[in-house]
Amino acid sequence: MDPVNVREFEALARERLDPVHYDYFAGAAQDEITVRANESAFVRLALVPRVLRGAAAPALDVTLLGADASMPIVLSPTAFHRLAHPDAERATARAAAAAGTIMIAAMLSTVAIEDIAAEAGKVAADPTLWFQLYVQPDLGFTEAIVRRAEAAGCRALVVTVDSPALGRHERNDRNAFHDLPAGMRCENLRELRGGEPGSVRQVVLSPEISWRHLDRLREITPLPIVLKGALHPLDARLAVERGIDALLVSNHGGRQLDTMPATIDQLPFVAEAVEGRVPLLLDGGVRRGTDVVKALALGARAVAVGRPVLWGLAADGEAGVTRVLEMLRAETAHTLTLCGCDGPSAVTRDLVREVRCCH
Ligand SMILES: Cc1cc2nc3c(=O)[nH]c(=O)nc-3n(C[C@H](O)[C@H](O)[C@H](O)COP(=O)(O)O)c2cc1C
Ligand SMILES: O=C(O)C(=O)c1ccccc1
Repeated sequence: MDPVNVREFEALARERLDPVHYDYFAGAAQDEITVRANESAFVRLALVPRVLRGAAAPALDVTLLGADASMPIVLSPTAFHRLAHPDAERATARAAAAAGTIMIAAMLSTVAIEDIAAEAGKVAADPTLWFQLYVQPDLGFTEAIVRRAEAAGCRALVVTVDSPALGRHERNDRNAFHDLPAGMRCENLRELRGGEPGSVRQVVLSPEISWRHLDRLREITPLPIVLKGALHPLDARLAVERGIDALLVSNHGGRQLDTMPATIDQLPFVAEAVEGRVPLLLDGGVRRGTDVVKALALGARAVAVGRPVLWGLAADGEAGVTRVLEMLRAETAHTLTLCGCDGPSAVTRDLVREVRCCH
């Protein structure tokens, strides 16, 4: 049976995936408290709609760092799409470009960034790709990969800062899953020195990465910089002071520090700290159009989705990703209509209220 919502896509993906790879995608750090919190926090927020506003049918498009997106939903960077489907990031890139939205391509992709960009270019005249970076202590490599992303046409750098060490995933430990299967590589890592070219083991997640590295990035590239994974309001403020262009409020889908707050619970604190000076995006647990509208109400310009895209990809390649994106688009439009809003910018803080109940 065809899935009718994102959760049913997860069930289908689970049937189709090697259980070890399903665990890699679904899993999170330690007790997996944060990954569960991301979804359950949305349940504790109620939407309080306005009525009789005579609103026009909603238009969903938004502008993000100068790029137009057809809806306030973009694709979070996720590693290793080839584990989900042989078409891998090529399929994801086509689906995102055809949907008119932004794909944040992961540095740890199993298709090279140049090939991802070429694929997106086949289905849209002007697709928007952003490139996610783990700053490497090998600054020569970091600069080289930034140049590759620029040359491939990426329009922003999304620098992930929640990973001074790799999160401990007990599912992966139990399954002894610590590397890509033979024949799959991280195609962007070919130039990284040390170890086998393209092996994920070459990637260094280092606690020594600091604001100085961000300053250096600022010097070497004209691309806008999005900070992904700063949750503390003091860091959000520092980011604005340092000239960061946008924040992606994220706890890495619960895969790094377990017991971080749900992103939707933390968003108001980050929004208060940045005072509207930079746009905010949010990811973590977005599974419904109602979740999208709640995030907009609490201060996000747009949301990003990680696992839902992987479920679509695993279930049915490009067509599956397309279905997932279109479901979320339709649900968001429907939710806006039911809230009396004619678009994302009409969503105000007062439409959301915290409730005690648990459904
Ligand atoms: C399988 C998987 C791989 C991921 N790989 C990366 C990555 O390489 N870089 C990164 O910044 N975030 C990565 N993330 C985190 C996502 O960008 C995103 O923050 C998270 O998945 C959002 O939560 P959601 O899955 O509930 O939508 C990954 C997440 C998953 C599930
Ligand atoms: O799985 C992840 O979430 C991720 O970001 C990652 C980080 C290092 C190696 C492989 C994946």
